[in-house]
Amino acid sequence: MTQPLPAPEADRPAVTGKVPDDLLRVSDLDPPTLAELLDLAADMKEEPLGWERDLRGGAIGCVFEKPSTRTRVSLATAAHRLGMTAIVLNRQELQLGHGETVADTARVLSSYLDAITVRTFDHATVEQMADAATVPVVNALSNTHHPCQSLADLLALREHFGALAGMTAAFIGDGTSNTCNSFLAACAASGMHLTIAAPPGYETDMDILRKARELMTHTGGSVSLTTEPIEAVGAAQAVYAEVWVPMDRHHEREARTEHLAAYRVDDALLAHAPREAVVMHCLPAVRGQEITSEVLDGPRSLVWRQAANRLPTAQAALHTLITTARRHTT
Ligand SMILES: NC(=O)NCCC[C@H](N)C(=O)O
Repeated sequence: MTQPLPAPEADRPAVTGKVPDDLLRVSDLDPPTLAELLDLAADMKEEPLGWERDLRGGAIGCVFEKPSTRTRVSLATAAHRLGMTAIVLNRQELQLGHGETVADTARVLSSYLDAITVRTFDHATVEQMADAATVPVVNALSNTHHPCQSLADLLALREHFGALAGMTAAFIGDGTSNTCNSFLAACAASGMHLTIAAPPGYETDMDILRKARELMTHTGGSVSLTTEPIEAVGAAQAVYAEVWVPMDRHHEREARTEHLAAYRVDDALLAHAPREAVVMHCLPAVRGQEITSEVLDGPRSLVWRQAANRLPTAQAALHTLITTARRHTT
């Protein structure tokens, strides 16, 4: 039996808000545009195919200086579903790894590609890439920001709870992490109330906090800080566990494991959370360290949905950024 053809994009919803040139951090999206992007991602999740008319024949580059499972595969699959190809470029395979500047690389890649996605260490590298590129640059994770993850997190929360505004969440552990910084910005844009429980030395950057608080005065959200995980989860509808050792900090493994030992999300901690609380994690998880297997695989886990939502949110972000950029250049 032949399947009915999906509706052409002209009849489909699109993001009409203020679309940024690049997606380097969550705050590049103003709150209404972020909400529209989530709407589009929800549509793409329900009907993933039939969006390739505008971008068929295009290509994205995935410049990856760190390992990646979810981000690389979701971006590449999203590109494929939009009729594009994805070229994965590891640092050592590029002249970038042998002395060519980030700016020169960006300039040249822009003449072949419709978007450049970058996973790197210093956030300044993503900024340099975006400054020199003439196509959209998407931050596929830097040491300070992970916007692609936050889009998937918000979609998962919205699907589960229905609405984001007024929701309460707790982030447990490393308050300096890229995931924490971006989740904070996502909560700020969505009018959510976040408590970050981090040990001394792992506190969220004051400037990132200040910007989130500023936005929260408009969206109605709030952020508070504590060193006590039990206090943080007390009213939390979502409890976010974070890796103790990020992928570029293996040399700090021993110290981090010691400092963050009291920041494990397990059944004992969740006994202090509301009955409805769900558990989040960006993955990869170290089972038995920052989260137990019982929790990760248990009925409160939203983790697999977060991971699955990387695909439709990547699809929505790429489609929106690239089609907007093309409109601006024609
Ligand atoms: N979902 C992901 O993209 N996970 C990558 C690991 C994130 C973690 N915060 C890290 O930087 O190592």
